[in-house]
Amino acid sequence: MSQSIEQTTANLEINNVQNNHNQQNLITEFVKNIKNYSIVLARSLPLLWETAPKETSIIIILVLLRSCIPAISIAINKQIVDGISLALKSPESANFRTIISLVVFWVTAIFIENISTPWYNSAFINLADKLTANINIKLMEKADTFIDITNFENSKFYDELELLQNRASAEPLSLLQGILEILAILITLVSMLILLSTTAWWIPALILVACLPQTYLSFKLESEIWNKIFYKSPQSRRMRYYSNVLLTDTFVKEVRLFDLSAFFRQRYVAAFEDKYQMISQLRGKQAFITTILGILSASGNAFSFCWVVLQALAGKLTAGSILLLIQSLAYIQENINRLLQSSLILQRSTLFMEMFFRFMETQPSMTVSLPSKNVPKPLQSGIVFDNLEFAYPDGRKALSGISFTLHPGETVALVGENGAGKSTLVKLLARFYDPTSGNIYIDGENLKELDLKEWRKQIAVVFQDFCRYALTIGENIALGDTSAMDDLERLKLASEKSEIAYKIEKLSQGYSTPLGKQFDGTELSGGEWQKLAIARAFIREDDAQIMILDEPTAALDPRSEYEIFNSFAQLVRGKTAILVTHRLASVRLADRILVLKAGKLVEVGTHEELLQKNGEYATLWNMQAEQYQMSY
Ligand SMILES: Nc1ncnc2c1ncn2[C@@H]1O[C@H](COP(=O)(O)OP(=O)(O)OP(=O)(O)O)[C@@H](O)[C@H]1O
Repeated sequence: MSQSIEQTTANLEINNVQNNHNQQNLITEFVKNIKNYSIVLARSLPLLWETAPKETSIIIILVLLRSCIPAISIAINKQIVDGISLALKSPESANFRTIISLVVFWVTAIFIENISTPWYNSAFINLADKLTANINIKLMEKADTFIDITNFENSKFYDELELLQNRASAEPLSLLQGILEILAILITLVSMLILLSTTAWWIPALILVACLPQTYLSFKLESEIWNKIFYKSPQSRRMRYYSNVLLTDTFVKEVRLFDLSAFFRQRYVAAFEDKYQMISQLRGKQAFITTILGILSASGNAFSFCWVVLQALAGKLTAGSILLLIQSLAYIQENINRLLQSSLILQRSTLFMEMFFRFMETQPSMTVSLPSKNVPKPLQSGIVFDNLEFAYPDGRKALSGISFTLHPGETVALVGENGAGKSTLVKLLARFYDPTSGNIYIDGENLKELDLKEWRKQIAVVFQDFCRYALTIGENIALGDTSAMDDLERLKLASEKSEIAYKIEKLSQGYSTPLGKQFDGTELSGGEWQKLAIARAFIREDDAQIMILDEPTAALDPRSEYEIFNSFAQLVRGKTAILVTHRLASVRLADRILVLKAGKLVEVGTHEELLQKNGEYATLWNMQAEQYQMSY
């Protein structure tokens, strides 16, 4: 028995320690959260100022002015009512001049409030629009500092970026709304406090303190809902993906052909239901806690109201003071409710801004060693791939033990089966990634130490997954070298080399023809788009020392392919070139052929040498020869 008492005492002590610990945790968390939000807000305000100083000044002045109006008009009301009471009791001692001046003041206050409203709204909307644009510009500028593409392949990073971009038009507006509302409410509450300081200063203080737990806990729960469920849950990401499949043109053909709409809608609904279950639990918890704490907050108000009535019954208050107290109580209660609403709005947008500032501080995974070295031009000894190993950020190994030298002026063809690592090698040469081990040397200089922007100017690449810009034909070509944007001669030359000039000349708007469905432009065939992408690479031939075509002819007909390769052969004369292709008939124009297999370099030689060797290349060649009944 004594043992169980000891045990109970010990348990009680443990419980006490735990309770103290929990309370400490709650307080630490509260302080931490408040600190966090204050930091985010302190960083957001200069952003407003930087975005639009004129609108910000107008808004701040008007908020300050308008928020004092309730307290001023209540004070005037009190004076008017007391003045009128006195005039009714003893007309001889009435001061009608003061009453008239007060009425004029009151009317002026109402006029100020009404006249300022349209100006306030217009400044608010202008500021919100400018803020949205500024945040988007900052996101684009920041994204440009990620010189590699690793971050864009990291789902967490990409997801946050997408969310920032999607919410950039809504959240800054809420941030502004939240900040201004809370500023206005606090000014109103403080002015009420000042107003009541002679009669009952403790009323606003009591009501404010009574509502703080409710505000804080709603705030905290909303943060949980927002953070865990709206933004970051896998269900939300899946929902976005499923709706994208059905609502964007990327998937439109297969969705119709395979009748996939119901399938993706079901997936969407399942993800939503999963998410909704979690949200409704949290919302229920939020409603319960808010109700309990709402009772506390309302009790503060009820107590104050009873006090006013008792004081009035005891004859301790003038008619004006009763009016002042009752009006103040109504205002305070209304503002406290608004405070709760606004703090929720502000809390969401603060989380958005927190995410935005975190994104702005993200360090690129690849850096350029400074001071960077000049890119050797023209190439003397060539490009050395020294024992390259590469695994993608997800751990998938794509290349191993790759060593070879690309001599200046040499054209090499990279061949190999799907997934052999050909495009990966091109990506490493463009320094979209750094090798996991091993190095690439350009005339003896490590690629990592070269000026990366300059290096990329030296390379003209047509990627397998080239881009189709919703711009004009001329702009689509000139993106390869923006200095050629208005140079029709250069545009024509590049399009002749890529076998697209004949098509452009047939169009009534020629090089000014807008392309792409987004802005009602003309649509081209897959092969024509590909030729434009090739023209884009060809237009930078004057500057680029290295030409790379990564599977450039997949969508081309045999005649175009033959002509483009002829053009390529002429174009790359004297330049260093890499040609990645599955069409082995084309690789014969290369000086050397490199055969990749499962990430390894398995054969190197000329077409004839490799056929004689009768290895991997010969197998691939014979398979294609059989298929196309080629004779050689
Ligand atoms: N972004 C990526 N993240 C992870 N793995 C990747 C990525 N890109 C390619 N891989 C993997 O790396 C390997 C090599 O791919 P790569 O695109 O270099 O092959 P390839 O020889 O160009 O193929 P293809 O002839 O089909 O274009 C493949 O196994 C592929 O799955």
